[in-house]
Amino acid sequence: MNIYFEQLDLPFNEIFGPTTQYITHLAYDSRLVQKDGIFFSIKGENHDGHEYISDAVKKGAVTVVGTSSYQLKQLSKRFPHCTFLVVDNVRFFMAHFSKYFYGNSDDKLKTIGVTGTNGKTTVAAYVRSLLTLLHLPTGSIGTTGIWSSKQKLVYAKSTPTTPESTDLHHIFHDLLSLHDQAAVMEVSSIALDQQRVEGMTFDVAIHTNFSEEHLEYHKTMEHYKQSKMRLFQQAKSAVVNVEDEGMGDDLLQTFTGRMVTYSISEGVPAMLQARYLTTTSAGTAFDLHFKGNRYEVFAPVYGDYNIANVLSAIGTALLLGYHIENILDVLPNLESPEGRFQVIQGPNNQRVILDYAHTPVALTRLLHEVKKLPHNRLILMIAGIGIRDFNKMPKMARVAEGQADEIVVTVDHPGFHDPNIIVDNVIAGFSDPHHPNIHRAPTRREGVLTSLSLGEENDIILLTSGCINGAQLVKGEAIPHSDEAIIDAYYASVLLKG
Ligand SMILES: CC(=O)N[C@H]1[C@@H](OP(=O)(O)OP(=O)(O)OC[C@H]2O[C@@H](n3ccc(=O)[nH]c3=O)[C@H](O)[C@@H]2O)O[C@H](CO)[C@@H](O)[C@@H]1O[C@H](C)C(=O)N[C@@H](C)C(=O)N[C@H](CCC(=O)O)C(=O)O
Ligand SMILES: Nc1ncnc2c1ncn2[C@@H]1O[C@H](COP(=O)(O)OP(=O)(O)OP(=O)(O)O)[C@@H](O)[C@H]1O
Repeated sequence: MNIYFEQLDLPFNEIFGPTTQYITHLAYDSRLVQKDGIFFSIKGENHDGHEYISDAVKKGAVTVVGTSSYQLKQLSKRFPHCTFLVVDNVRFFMAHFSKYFYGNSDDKLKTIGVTGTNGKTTVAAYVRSLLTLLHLPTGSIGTTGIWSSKQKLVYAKSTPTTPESTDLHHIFHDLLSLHDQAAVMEVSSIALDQQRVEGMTFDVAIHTNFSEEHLEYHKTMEHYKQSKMRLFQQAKSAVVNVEDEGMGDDLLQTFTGRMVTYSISEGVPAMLQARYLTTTSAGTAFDLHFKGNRYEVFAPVYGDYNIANVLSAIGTALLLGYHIENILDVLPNLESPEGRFQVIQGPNNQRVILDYAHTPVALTRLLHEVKKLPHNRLILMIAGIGIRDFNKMPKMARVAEGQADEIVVTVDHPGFHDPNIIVDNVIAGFSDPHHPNIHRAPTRREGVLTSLSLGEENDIILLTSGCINGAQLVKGEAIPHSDEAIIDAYYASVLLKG
């Protein structure tokens, strides 16, 4: 694409070298630059991208964006074929340039941003599913990857959750080419702080909740909160959880656009209010109060917090102009994200539940919800995650103790650690580590198989912790792993024998 820098509607302070360039791709990492690229030199935690400008140009960058006037001027003498742009803020410029380069694709889609400490992945999946069911094909972007309305797409991941702006606008462009009409994305506080979504205007911004997290990055809760609040300064309308003490009030007081509020507690009035939540073996039934009417609703999801997540998806559809009756008609077909209270039906009325819960708090909440489901015995698998905090391991056992009929202790992502030491660390948290109902499994594969083999008629087998991204990290290598594939193969062999 030919770029005429002086005609760009984007502010820069100085330009050295040619004022026109033919640019084929965007990069913020010199190692990923190819012929005819533009390189954005960002100052990071460990490096300053300015150090890599020469590398980037040698690899084919024809335009470089940076902040150091002196350095860029000197480099322009060395590389006269290359354009050097001096700007105040590279990330800001990068986001706006990416949007322009990919034809402002985000403006041609309905865009929905989800922020909150918990529930972003789940809400994004519900919104994608609900809007697609309402005939608005919707893609999604977040921790579980990039999805069009039809399938998972393959991209090299630049970040765990919210992609860098160069990648983000590329994805929007691809979603449009695939005929999607909307995109829902998880917007992390870090992404907001790093201006990855700068320049976007979201049709709807969703808030789930706000509690302590990511202090290693934000340092203070106030900085964390203010980062999240930025999403709403870039949104036309908002869906707000009024039950959330962390940030609900701040939004009610400051947001001036159209707003839908939601709550699942009787004492907290909201525009969308769920009452009398009842867990059944197929999902959750509840009464929905909206605009003075009461609707009897069923959603194929489990856990009270997931009904709050469903309400936020309903609120989004309402703000996009859909009628409540049409929304509720399709709700029984709502799809859940992989690995978040994902239920797999086995033979003999056994059910396997996969859930990402990997903190003591999440495990406690999950056990509380799972136990509401009708079942005979509960078989629980917990894991120590080798690449995370070792202090958390015994705490998982403390939370699990006495909560299940059988407990299998296994390992997720051992990294460079001995898996047996990880298992020992978890088991140390039990007051009775030698209890006959505690089983050891030094790999996640063995953990899943042991748990399945303990299952009998009407049992629930709850497999927790996160084997995310389809792999186990072992000694620096990503070894492919899929709980679902192991479960499918196991039950297939059981059926064959039976
Ligand atoms: C902690 C953090 O904010 N990291 C981000 C940061 O990296 P950094 O500060 O370490 O970068 P750096 O190594 O100092 O390098 C500075 C610049 O020089 C470049 N460089 C570096 C070396 C080289 O040879 N050539 C080169 O060009 C780097 O690409 C970078 O642009 O800048 C990079 C891009 O410039 C980001 O991709 C990177 O995100 C990493 C991948 C990351 O893991 N971020 C996490 C913390 C994150 O964003 N998480 C959130 C929330 C997750 C959740 O849901 O909980 C997310 O949205 O994913
Ligand atoms: N609305 C909610 N309120 C409180 N907890 C929730 C809510 N939704 C989900 N959770 C809990 O948080 C866990 C993670 O959910 P989810 O992956 O959707 O959140 P997330 O914000 O995307 O987190 P991550 O970025 O770590 O994936 C779930 O397993 C569940 O235990």
